[in-house]
Amino acid sequence: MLDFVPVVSIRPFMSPHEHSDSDRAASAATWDRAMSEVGFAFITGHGVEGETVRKLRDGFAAFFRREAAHKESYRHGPYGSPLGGFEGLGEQAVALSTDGHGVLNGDGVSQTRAADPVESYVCSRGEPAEWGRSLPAQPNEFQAMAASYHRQMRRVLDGLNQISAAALGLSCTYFDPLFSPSPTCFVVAKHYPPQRQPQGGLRYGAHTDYGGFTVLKPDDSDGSLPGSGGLEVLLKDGATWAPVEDAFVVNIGDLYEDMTNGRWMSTVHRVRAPEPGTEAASQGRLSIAFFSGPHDDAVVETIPSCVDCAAGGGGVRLRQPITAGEHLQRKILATRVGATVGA
Ligand SMILES: O=C(O)CCC(=O)C(=O)O
Ligand SMILES: [Fe+2]
Repeated sequence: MLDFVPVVSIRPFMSPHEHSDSDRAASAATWDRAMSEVGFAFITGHGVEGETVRKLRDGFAAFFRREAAHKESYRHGPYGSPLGGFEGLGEQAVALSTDGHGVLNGDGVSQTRAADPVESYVCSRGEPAEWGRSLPAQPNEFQAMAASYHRQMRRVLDGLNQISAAALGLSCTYFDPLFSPSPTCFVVAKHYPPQRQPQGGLRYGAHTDYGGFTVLKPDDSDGSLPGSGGLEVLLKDGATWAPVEDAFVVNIGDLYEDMTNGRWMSTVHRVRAPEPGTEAASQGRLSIAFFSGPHDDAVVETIPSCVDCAAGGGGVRLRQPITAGEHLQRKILATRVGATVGA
């Protein structure tokens, strides 16, 4: 069993003309192992411009520094609505979304299910070209950069679907119908304010992601200072939490675990809070996630060749077919603080 988050180059799929079939086979084999044994990987060769990431981060940081009234003016309705928008502190408890995906053992189960100390901004779903028309515009602080970032992430998503198809022995267009006419994709920034009170514990509860691939840019400070906390991944032994440092990190969500009948893992992860009194505790933390998944009406069902795989359900289909939109709404609703869970 791998006991760390592996690094995979997706370059042979992003720049196919510069690479041979054997380069692609080697990358796909590493990807298969990463997704089967950890459910997380660092990716290189993704082609995303460092400058875009830096400017987007600065823009989101500026937005979260603004006064409450400015942030509130970008609240566009309930969390999870296609319009996206701002969500304030104390409104979600992500650990409430756990539903049998991933494994939760050890200290994972003893976590409180209290609200996470996080505020967030969800960029509107849909193509950036629509953001200013049918959907409310994003705040000026990051509007242009978010659109550019979204377009670059869409390319990365194509590369991830291709490496995945190769890893599973499927045709390179296998996933296309699920993502056509357009995938469900959105950029989300999460801001964890400085911890003024001695607090410790978690900044974001243990959970699995809901849909397809998440491409995450954690905070630069994750794991860099003693006691600084940050993103942690629960390994297959169900007891060890491996830290994830600054990089693009990709993980699969529940729908890919279901499609592969458990061959690939939708892995439990959380954000550990810094140790009380440390320098890290006096600083905020900002992460940027690109969540992707099949379009809302796509029916997600087990890939036929995965039904019999020994690493998964071993001949039994573990999940019933479900539309991607219904699954996503069910998970999002479960996280609402004060809402009736399972209603
Ligand atoms: O803030 C982070 O680094 C991770 C957040 C996360 O896991 C999520 O948004 O699903
Ligand atoms: Fe997550």
